[in-house]
Formats: sequence, structure tokens, C-alpha cells
Amino acid sequence: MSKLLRKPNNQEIAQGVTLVHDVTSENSSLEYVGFKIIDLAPGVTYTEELGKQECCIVAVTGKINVSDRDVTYENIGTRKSVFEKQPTDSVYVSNDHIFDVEAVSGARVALCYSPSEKQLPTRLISASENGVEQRGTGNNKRMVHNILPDSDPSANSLLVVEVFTESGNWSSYPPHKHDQDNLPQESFLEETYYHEMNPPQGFVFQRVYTDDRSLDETMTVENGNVVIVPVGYHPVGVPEGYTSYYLNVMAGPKRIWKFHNDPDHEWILKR
Ligand SMILES: O=C[C@H](O)[C@@H](O)[C@H](O)CC(=O)O
Repeated sequence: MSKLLRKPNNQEIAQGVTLVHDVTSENSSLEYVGFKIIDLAPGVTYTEELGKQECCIVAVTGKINVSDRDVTYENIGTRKSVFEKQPTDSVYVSNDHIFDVEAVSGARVALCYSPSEKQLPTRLISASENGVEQRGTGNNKRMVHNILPDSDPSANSLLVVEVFTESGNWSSYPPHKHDQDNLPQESFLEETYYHEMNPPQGFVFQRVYTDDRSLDETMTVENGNVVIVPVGYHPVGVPEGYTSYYLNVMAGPKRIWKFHNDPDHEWILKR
């Protein structure tokens, strides 16, 4: 199995707290991006102390209360399933804070991390603030919810976005990359994909590859899997009959999303 593909761990780390995924710089090749998925039983609280990292706490499904021990946001979260295709609520917490996530209902929560040295205000990113974008044409259509885009100055290095791709369509396509710290042409952003499928037995194909093909992995990605994108192009293809969801976390030396399309495939944009 590719080292870039992670299946759910589903490790119970406390009563009612299941660590589904935990991508760190210690257990991956990533230096900037960290990512957790936790499942919380109703009434259970997960607490974490941030060092020099910021965190975007995404209410993937269910309702949660989030506190940084100064401010508390209650009953955040808008959906029982991501496939309701409604934007959801998130909370941004910067470095050197303790945060608590209390499950009001059973909840799946994404914890999206990146480096942070400068404390910024804790902030509710409400569902209504998500920029919703219909991107692409033909069989390349997808819907994007911009949760924490580079146009939002709330964070130091973190970018968070979720993408829905319908049956028979492609996303992150034409293949693009952002693995060179070479602005204004391209920025360097590592990336993680947290995938869900509807119906859940579905799968997508995701390829992660570089121009010189020194990295070239094509993965069958199933419901609940994570794909790590340290470098390279990273297109996703969705088979007929299924809807794909993924949550992206990106971070790098500069908080700018400037990608470079694979020149072999950029022509499709000019039809
Ligand atoms: O670089 C960003 C990620 O690859 C996705 O968010 C991608 O941009 C989604 C898309 O455009 O299809």
C-alpha cells in the first residue's frame, strides 16, 4: 500500500474519544501540515494544548461546543452527513492555547494544524462565511467550500477547504501542484486529503506524481481514507454513481495558494 495512503486507525484514546486519523511530522514526510480526525460520543470532551501550531477545528458532522478557555462557541456544526452538502462551522485557534471540544451530539471533528508563532484571535468561522464556489466545466465540475482560504487573514499559515465531486467527474484536475516556493509562479504548500464517499462502499482514484515521475503513486481511495500530498500533482477521479467528498488542509512557508497546472493537461481548460 502506498505510504501516501492512510486507512482509519480507529484507536480509542479515552472513553468516547476515538482517534481515527493522526498525521504528524513524526509519522509522515510532512513538515508543515498536521491532521487529526476524532470521533466523539455525546457529552464527551476532548482537550488539547497547542504549542507552536494553530488549529482549525472543523465540525465535519454533528454538533460540538468549542472553547479556548476564554471564549466558548456552542452548538456549532450544521450537518449529520457531509453529503447534505451544506457548509459547516469551524473554529480557528492559534498557538499556545488549550482548546476543548465537547460533543453535543455524536460528532466527527477534523483538527487541521500548521505552524504558528504569532497568536491571533480565536475565531468562529461560521458556515455562512464559507465561500461556496462551483468550479470547472464538463466532467470536471466540483463544488468547493472555502473554509479558511488564503484571502482570509485569520490564520498564520493554515488553509482549509472542502470539495464535493459528483458521479463521473474529476477534481483537482487538470492536475495541478504547489510544491515550489517560487512566487509569483508557484507556492509551496503541503496538503492532506480526508476522503468520504457516498454511497460509502465507493472509491475514487487519486494519483500523486511529479514531473520527473520520481514520485508516481495511483491509489484506490475508500471512504474515510487520508491521502498525504508532500509534493506533486494530485488529481482525483470519481466513478459513475458515486459522490466524492474531501477536506483539504494546506500549509507551507507562505500562506498563498498559487498552483501550477501540469502543462501536458492544461489544454483542457482552453477548449
Ligand atoms: O490544491 C488544492 C486542492 O488540490 C483542492 O482543494 C483542489 O483545488 C480542488 C479542485 O480545484 O478541484
